[in-house]
Amino acid sequence: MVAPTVSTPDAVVIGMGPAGEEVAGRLADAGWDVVGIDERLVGGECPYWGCIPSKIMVRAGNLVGEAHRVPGSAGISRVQTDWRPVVRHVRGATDDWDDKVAVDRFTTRGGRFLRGSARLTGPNEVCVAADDDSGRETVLRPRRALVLAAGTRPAAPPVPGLAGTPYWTNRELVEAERLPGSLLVLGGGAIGLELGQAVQRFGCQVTVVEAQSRLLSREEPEAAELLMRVLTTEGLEIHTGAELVSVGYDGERFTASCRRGERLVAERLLVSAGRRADLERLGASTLGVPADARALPVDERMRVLGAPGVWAVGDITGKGAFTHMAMYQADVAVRGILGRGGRAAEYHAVPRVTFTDPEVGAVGLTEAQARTVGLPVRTAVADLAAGSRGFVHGAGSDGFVKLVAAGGVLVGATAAGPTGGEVLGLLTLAVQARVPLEELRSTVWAYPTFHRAVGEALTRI
Ligand SMILES: Cc1cc2nc3c(=O)[nH]c(=O)nc-3n(C[C@H](O)[C@H](O)[C@H](O)COP(=O)(O)OP(=O)(O)OC[C@H]3O[C@@H](n4cnc5c(N)ncnc54)[C@H](O)[C@@H]3O)c2cc1C
Ligand SMILES: NC(=O)c1ccc[n+]([C@@H]2O[C@H](COP(=O)([O-])OP(=O)(O)OC[C@H]3O[C@@H](n4cnc5c(N)ncnc54)[C@H](O)[C@@H]3O)[C@@H](O)[C@H]2O)c1
Repeated sequence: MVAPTVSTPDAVVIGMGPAGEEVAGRLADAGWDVVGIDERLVGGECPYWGCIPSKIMVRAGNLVGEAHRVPGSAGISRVQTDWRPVVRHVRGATDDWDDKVAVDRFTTRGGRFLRGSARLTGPNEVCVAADDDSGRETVLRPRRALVLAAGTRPAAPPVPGLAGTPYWTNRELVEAERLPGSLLVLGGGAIGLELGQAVQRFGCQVTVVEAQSRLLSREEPEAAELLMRVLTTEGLEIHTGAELVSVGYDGERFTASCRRGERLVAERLLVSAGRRADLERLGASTLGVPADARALPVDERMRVLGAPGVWAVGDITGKGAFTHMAMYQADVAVRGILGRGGRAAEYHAVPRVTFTDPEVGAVGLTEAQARTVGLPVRTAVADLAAGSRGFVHGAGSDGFVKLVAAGGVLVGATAAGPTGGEVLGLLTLAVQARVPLEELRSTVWAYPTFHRAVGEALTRI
């Protein structure tokens, strides 16, 4: 057995996704001796299997969707789809899943990179197993900061039979060179709907199975109704409130049975049923984190509760699994670690965008969430298609703006539509800065824009 190498850098960062890479790079910029560790690729889920490749697919699907809107508005169109340019774009964007550029970006800032699987072996000790068969181990005892940014991985629900099948997660779908003829999507959340709609537009027959009574169950019910209508019109088969009781694979086809009796068959199965932090594998119990915790408990400065000298950032904190939250938290942590002060983390205006067509952008509380916390809620909805811009736009203008107000300010809002994610920008600012409703009502909204629906909704709230 080879004796482990022992090192005592200033800081150790476990996980080099958007959150960890930002923290490690900025501490290195500050002249610290930083070791960044990742068992996969520097950059994490977002650039290689998440945001970027999925949005490349969504963009390609949107081009196809838009081309189908030409008849009736601008003549005739004939679209012959081809998935190969999409595959090429994804491979180019990910450098064929090679992170050399990202590793160099970090090391040229002065950081040290270690590829391997890290595990906490004490309150301030990390053991890293090399990613080869050498059995080599490195023990790191950071002198000033330990940062946990190990993200999440796809969760497979405990459906009988599922574990034994060659199902796909977002990773296999993103890496696939060819689309299957049919795809069963388990989970009608962000991943399932974005990717499901994109591949359906390329001729893959998609069936979505969602356990909750509606799609995007954490967002407003109006968003679920809108997507249900648009996606089924595009040909997706959607089963909500569906409980799977078994999944099988015969070497060619997946078969899924629902308790209600539906029997669904497809060439491939995508599991997009949420993600989980693997705290046990990380050894989080050495920090006193309960075995059944789903996320690392942190304070408003991203310090892990009860673990002095340890910070956590990104998806692993359970505060919103989005790249923009990972970057936001990384900034709070870096300022704290370097003693630079500034504002602590706050979560009253977390924005999120589901990049379906129409996009569903939302910020802050939904109406149901606001009522649950006892706020005296007022709401208003304005339809996009009924407005001047919707009339001009014609096909593809489905959407709405919903405002949730309490105490004279907006506490939440949803902007769904062709540019829902962009309209969300002004709503995010209004919720973040607690702009008085009176101020918002006296704002002049440019004509004819989709965002004028915000002004219209404000007249009714
Ligand atoms: C299909 C898909 C689409 C998405 N689209 C969007 C989007 O449009 N917008 C958006 O904001 N967000 C999107 N997300 C979410 C976004 O990817 C994540 O929120 C973001 O990557 C989280 O960053 P992170 O640094 O916390 O974790 P990750 O990106 O998961 O990085 C964690 C890193 O830690 C490493 N690691 C884990 N455990 C260990 C260990 N024990 N030892 C060593 N290394 C370890 C992993 O290999 C990984 O590289 C999407 C996600 C998916 C899956
Ligand atoms: N545009 C974006 O920002 C974006 C895009 C993709 C992913 N993400 C992030 O990644 C996370 C993971 O995405 P996701 O879509 O896997 O998770 P999700 O939590 O958004 O949706 C998962 C869905 O699967 C359903 N589900 C769970 N178990 C099920 C079962 N046994 N049968 C049927 N349905 C079941 C859930 O009810 C839920 O609706 C998201 O929460 C989000 O934070 C963000």
